[in-house]
Amino acid sequence: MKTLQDDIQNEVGNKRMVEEKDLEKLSYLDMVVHETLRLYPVAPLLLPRECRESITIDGYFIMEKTRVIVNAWAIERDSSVWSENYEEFHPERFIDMKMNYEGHKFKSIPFGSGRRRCPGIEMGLITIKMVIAQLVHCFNWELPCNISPSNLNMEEKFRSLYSKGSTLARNTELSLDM
Ligand code: HEM
Repeated sequence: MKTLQDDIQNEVGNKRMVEEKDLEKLSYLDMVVHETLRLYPVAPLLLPRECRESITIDGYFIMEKTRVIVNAWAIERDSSVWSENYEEFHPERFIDMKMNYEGHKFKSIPFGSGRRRCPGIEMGLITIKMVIAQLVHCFNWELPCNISPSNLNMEEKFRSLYSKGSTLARNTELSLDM
């Protein structure tokens, strides 16, 4: 959080709030958002597809009309791509990685890919960045009762594909391992 606060402080100072025009200069904020979406994709299984024709990909035969579900959550935690520390929140891994979510880079696909990928990418990114930037610019955050970050349980809650819109949530029943 300190690195992000310093980044914002350097660009924006403390005489005004963060504005949308500042976002393009906040490179560490970019990395924080990429890393957050990598570890906690909002829609971990994207939206289901139906295969239009029978096809063999990588030795796997997929029959026409098969329902195909892409596990973006697993792709974004693949140790052969993200190294052995793939479970750690480490925004710096994006330092030399030019990310865009236009659907050609398959390492991290929090907005999906192809014709049916999310049409709200820009709006989604700007909204998340503005919220995070303002929260850390205006406040210092800490866990209550001297709880250390390593004791915060970040386990996710499984929600069925069709019940709650297939979005990822934190398991708040287990929020603190005390
Ligand atoms: C951080 C914010 C957001 C994330 C992570 C996100 C993620 C996604 C994902 C993963 C999909 C499925 C793509 C696929 O299966 O390939 C999707 C679809 C969609 N999203 Fe978003 N989204 C976000 C914000 C928005 C916003 C702000 C809007 C509209 C203003 C929006 C509108 C849609 C629509 C309409 C679809 C369905 C597209 C289709 O089926 O053709 N999303 N989104």
